Amino acid sequence: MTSLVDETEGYHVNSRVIFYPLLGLTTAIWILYRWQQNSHMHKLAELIPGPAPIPIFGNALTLMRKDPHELVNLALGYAQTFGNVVRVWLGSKLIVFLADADDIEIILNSHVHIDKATEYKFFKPWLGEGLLISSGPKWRSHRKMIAPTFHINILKSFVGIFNQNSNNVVEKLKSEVGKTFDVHDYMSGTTVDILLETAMGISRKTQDESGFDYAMAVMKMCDIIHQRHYKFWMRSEIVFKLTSFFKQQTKLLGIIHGLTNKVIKNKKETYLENKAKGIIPPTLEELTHNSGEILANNAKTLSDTVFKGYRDDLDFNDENDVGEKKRLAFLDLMIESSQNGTNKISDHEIKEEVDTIMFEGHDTTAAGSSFVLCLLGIHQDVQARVYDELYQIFGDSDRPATFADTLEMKYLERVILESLRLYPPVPVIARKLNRDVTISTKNYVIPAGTTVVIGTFKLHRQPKYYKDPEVFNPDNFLPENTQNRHYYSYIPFSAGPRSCVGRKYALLKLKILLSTILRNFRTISEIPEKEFKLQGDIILKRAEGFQMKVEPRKRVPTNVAR
Ligand code: HEM
Repeated sequence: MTSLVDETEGYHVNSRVIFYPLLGLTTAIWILYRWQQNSHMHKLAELIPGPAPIPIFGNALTLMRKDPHELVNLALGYAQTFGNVVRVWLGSKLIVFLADADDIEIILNSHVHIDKATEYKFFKPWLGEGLLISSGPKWRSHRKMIAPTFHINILKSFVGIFNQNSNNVVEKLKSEVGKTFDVHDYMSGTTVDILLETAMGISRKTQDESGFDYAMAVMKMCDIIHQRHYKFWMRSEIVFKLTSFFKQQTKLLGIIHGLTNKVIKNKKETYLENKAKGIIPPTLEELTHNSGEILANNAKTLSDTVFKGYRDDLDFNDENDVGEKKRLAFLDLMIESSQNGTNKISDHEIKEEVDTIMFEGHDTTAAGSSFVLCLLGIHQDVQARVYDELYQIFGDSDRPATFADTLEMKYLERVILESLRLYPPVPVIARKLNRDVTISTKNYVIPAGTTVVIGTFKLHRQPKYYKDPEVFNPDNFLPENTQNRHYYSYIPFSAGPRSCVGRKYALLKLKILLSTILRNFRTISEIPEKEFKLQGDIILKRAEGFQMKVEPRKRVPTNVAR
């Protein structure tokens, strides 16, 4: 009997130990939930359509279980069900997806909503406060300084580098003839080589092992950051630091920053030595503002017209073209302008900007060029037209492309623009709102504190803007088809004040790289577009890799060859 009473008392004590903390926790969760429900953000968010959230977690549990490919399908499914404005809760974090050009214009065209979303913080250990993630006065002053380094005159001086590296990749591709291979590996490698040379002035001839290690480290760092975006548990700094990825990241950043610091130090020393000898390189001003032969109006490219609607700071003074001048890498230009007092920028900040250009210029163009080559491998009729245009320009010669040639590659340009429409390398752009914003769709008010995600991929496939939007059709970019289209319905390079500073660089490089490959090979792709497994990363890729084949091209027009 006694033992029975004792046991019951023990039971009561135990249940109290569990009951009260549980009651406390439940009450705290309930209060938090009620507080959330009554908050300004919640009240406004409730008016926006989206999947039903569950208390505390919101929709996080649904998203957590998805791999990058499933995330693409989930996001597209939400758009199908809820429309062009979709609200999702990740715990207490509100995310609003936009896919209508009028709404997107309100965000991107603004000089107020320019702050990047917190998701960009994973780049911080690598890129610091570089252009991609900085905000406020720092971003403004650096943007003002860096945009002119992408002036058309500077880009023209890179044509030789683009040609040389394109020929290198053609040589390498010869070993793949007849095999199925992932072309992205090649596009990635050549893109890093080109960037090393144009951003830092390190050529294959001058680069030692450190150049190769750097290239590998850049590629691996991109991979780690991608993983942190879709593996939710790796988003927490504490958890991330416990993983082997963190150790790997520390090592990779040692390599990347080690090289950037070394190059900046050497370049600065050389600059000062030369200055002491009276050798002063041309200033950015001289390179970009001397008037000489005027670039004729008909020498404007198609993309100059396509992107004119959201005029940014990349369109200045292109008429004052002085032809190919002494070549200076972006880094030289930054050192020069910091030393001659034109711009106040420290060595550390220069390093951040060079690292940023290396990152932004790498995966985007590698993915973009890989999509073009695969699409042409599927659409042989389009590839034949591209080749015939190239044959008209080059005949059967092996000569390198000039800047003037690139202006003649009008059909290739349409193909590139169309590929970027269907498969935009940056499939989403995210901003953090610092104040409430009323958008055009149903006058919804998106509350301050929301992360706005602009779905470029979805926007580019809206029947409202494109006839047969899912069909690959370069004629979507014929002048008569672009002139009445909403400017913000095509934003592969984003738009407005925070648009891609490397847009002209990317298009020029893509034209030279792709034309060189296509003059030498016919690409063949056996996987149709509807079987592409798209991967929802920061950069859009194919989960199965960019599988294709190449065969040597007969240097005759295709209408003769067939
Ligand atoms: C096909 C190639 C490219 C595409 C599709 C692309 C796309 C974009 C997009 C969408 C943004 C805005 C990102 C955001 O707001 O989150 C951006 C920003 C940027 N891009 Fe690109 N990019 C490409 C190539 C390049 C290249 C080659 C460079 C440099 C060599 C570059 C440098 C930058 C920089 C520095 C920014 C940040 C600009 C700022 O915030 O002021 N990009 N790019």
